[in-house]
Amino acid sequence: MTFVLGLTGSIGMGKSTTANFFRARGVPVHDSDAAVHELYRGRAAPLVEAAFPGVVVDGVVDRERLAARVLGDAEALRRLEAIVHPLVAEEERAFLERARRDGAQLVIIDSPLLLETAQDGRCDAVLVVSAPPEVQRARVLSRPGMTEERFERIHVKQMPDAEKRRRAHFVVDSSRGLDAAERQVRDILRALSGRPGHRRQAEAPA
Ligand SMILES: CC(C)(COP(=O)(O)OP(=O)(O)OC[C@H]1O[C@@H](n2cnc3c(N)ncnc32)[C@H](O)[C@@H]1O)[C@@H](O)C(=O)NCCC(=O)NCCS
Ligand SMILES: Nc1ncnc2c1ncn2[C@@H]1O[C@H](COP(=O)(O)OP(=O)(O)OP(=O)(O)O)[C@@H](O)[C@H]1O
Repeated sequence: MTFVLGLTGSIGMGKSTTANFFRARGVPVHDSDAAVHELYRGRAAPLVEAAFPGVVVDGVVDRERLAARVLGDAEALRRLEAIVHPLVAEEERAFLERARRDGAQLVIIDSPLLLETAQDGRCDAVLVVSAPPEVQRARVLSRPGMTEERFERIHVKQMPDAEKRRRAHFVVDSSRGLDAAERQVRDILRALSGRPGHRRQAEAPA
């Protein structure tokens, strides 16, 4: 049986970094943000262009142009999500089928909207990556092209971090450095070892 661990966290909390610690230990990871980026270079491009004319350049969705059209416009973002989320869900299903066929003991679904879109119903346990708000803000604002306004527009679309942590079986605090986060990942793997396939049996580490 394959144990499916959902990994989530709000913007800039350290999902990708934490997912990489699992990857480095041989755990297969499905990364929803990366899947979206790949889809924008391929089969999603004509669909997104039809809904938001002018956002595709040389056959590829220009994420800056698209962000300008959907962030801050709730109806537009909903339309975009209605195009993109079913395609991501398809890729995720194919990933899980492959993992089960290959006999993987543990896999990670890394998705920023795991709880917002009730994907956690398809997971055996949920890991939330978290950091204090000032750390999150500083990390996100240090990204090229990011502004306070853009950060706020994304932030308000996400479930509050405290609520995410409340729903988690495991929490990784990414504000204590890379070594500390790697140790937390090791502890989670230890807690899960011997339990693959047992739904909802993971416990938060002490
Ligand atoms: C708005 C877009 C164009 C901005 O692109 P950009 O390259 O700047 O960001 P990227 O895709 O890498 O996402 C970064 C982070 O933004 C946040 N975010 C992205 N989409 C959403 C959303 N629909 N709702 C809330 N937060 C979101 C997440 O924390 C994510 O980790 C892009 O995020 C997008 O197309 N979003 C809609 C698709 C979606 O819902 N993706 C989320 C995972 S399926
Ligand atoms: N444990 C950690 N210790 C120190 N810095 C970290 C840690 N985890 C993440 N970071 C830093 O925080 C920033 C955001 O991390 P990361 O890209 O992993 O977040 P994310 O949640 O995947 O972001 P997004 O929501 O945009 O997809 C990066 O600069 C990364 O180096």
